[in-house]
Amino acid sequence: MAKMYYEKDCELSYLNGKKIAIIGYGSQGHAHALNLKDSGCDVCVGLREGSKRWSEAEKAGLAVKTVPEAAKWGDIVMILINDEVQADVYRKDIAPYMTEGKALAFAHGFNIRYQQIVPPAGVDVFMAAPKGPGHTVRSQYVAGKGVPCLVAVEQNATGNAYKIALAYIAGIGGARAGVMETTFHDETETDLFGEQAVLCGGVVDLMKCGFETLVEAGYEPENAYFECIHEMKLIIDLINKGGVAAMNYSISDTAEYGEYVSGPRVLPYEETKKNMKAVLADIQDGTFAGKWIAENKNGRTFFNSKRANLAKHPMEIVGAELRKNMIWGGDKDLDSASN
Ligand SMILES: NC(=O)C1=CN([C@@H]2O[C@H](COP(=O)(O)OP(=O)(O)OC[C@H]3O[C@@H](n4cnc5c(N)ncnc54)[C@H](OP(=O)(O)O)[C@@H]3O)[C@@H](O)[C@H]2O)C=CC1
Ligand SMILES: CC(=O)[C@](C)(O)C(=O)O
Ligand SMILES: [Mg+2]
Ligand SMILES: [Mg+2]
Repeated sequence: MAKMYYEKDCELSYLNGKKIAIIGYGSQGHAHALNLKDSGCDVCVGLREGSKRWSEAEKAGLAVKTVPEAAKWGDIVMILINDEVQADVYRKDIAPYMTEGKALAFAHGFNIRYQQIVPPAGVDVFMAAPKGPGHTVRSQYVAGKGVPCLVAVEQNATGNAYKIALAYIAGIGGARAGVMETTFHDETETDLFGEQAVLCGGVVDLMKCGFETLVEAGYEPENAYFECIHEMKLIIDLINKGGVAAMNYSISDTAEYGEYVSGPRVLPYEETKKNMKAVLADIQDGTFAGKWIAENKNGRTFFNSKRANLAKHPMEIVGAELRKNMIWGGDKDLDSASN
């Protein structure tokens, strides 16, 4: 069984007197910075000069510095910028300030696991990895809940790295939901696998395929959107609350029967598992990481063309239109730091 921690196992006091620099103010950055501030911690945000998020962070009541200033100021330096730029920014703007006794922190292990960043021996290196999107890390915290987190320590130079990491996770609300102890190695591989095979890659292709099947058969795109995309979250919320049993309790027996007879038809189990194992193997042997690093060196042509094509897909266009008219305003509050 994995070792789990909850609020009672975390002592927020390990952050007393510690200055926490949050580098980046995107999905995770805004959530960590605001949650820690609301938990009473001494926080500042590090951004590049000219960043459009500078005034947004200040408006939310946070002190903002340039990345090197923040790295110099912080006792704990949490890197929440894109994985693919972390190594360059670290070398130039952060490494010079990682003096003995400080802590370097991550929300995902990519750069440590694939040796893009090699921290000096005298610093603690820990991970506080929420198992959920940053905007949800913030909204759950505000609602008095939290997103489960993984904790890992790569270097325990001070001897207190676990205590500090657990305090940090309590500060962002993760210990309200549960913290699982792991390693940078395992977090990186499971996180990449989950997002590629199931959460993002798998789910988006499943919804897109369902949407296209209905539209190609002549049904209205609005109907296909409600059925295959909007309702996905409503169904998943039930599983999130009470497992598949809660979903099956709430759906009709007709739906449950369909689940058993048609699920295996659309997702041929053994073949899909074989494909998933191949995806996992590419993550484990560094093939995926190498491709992603190369894609960034080569101007992201594949990535950008995929993103542009998706934006033109009818499921995105009809969805945006429908969400606009939903009474809670659909997309408009997604990027607000007050989420
Ligand atoms: N997205 C998520 O929910 C999750 C992410 N993670 C991990 O968290 C980390 C952050 O990801 P995420 O929150 O998605 O990132 P985002 O893309 O949402 O935010 C990136 C931030 O980094 C800044 N940034 C980008 N490039 C530079 C640069 N060259 N110099 C300085 N600042 C830069 C951006 O600044 P600017 O505002 O100037 O553009 C922005 O504030 C990653 O390690 C990711 O794997 C882990 C769990 C979930
Ligand atoms: C939101 C999250 O957990 C992901 C999918 O792993 C990520 O954004 O990298
Ligand atoms: Mg993840
Ligand atoms: Mg991830």
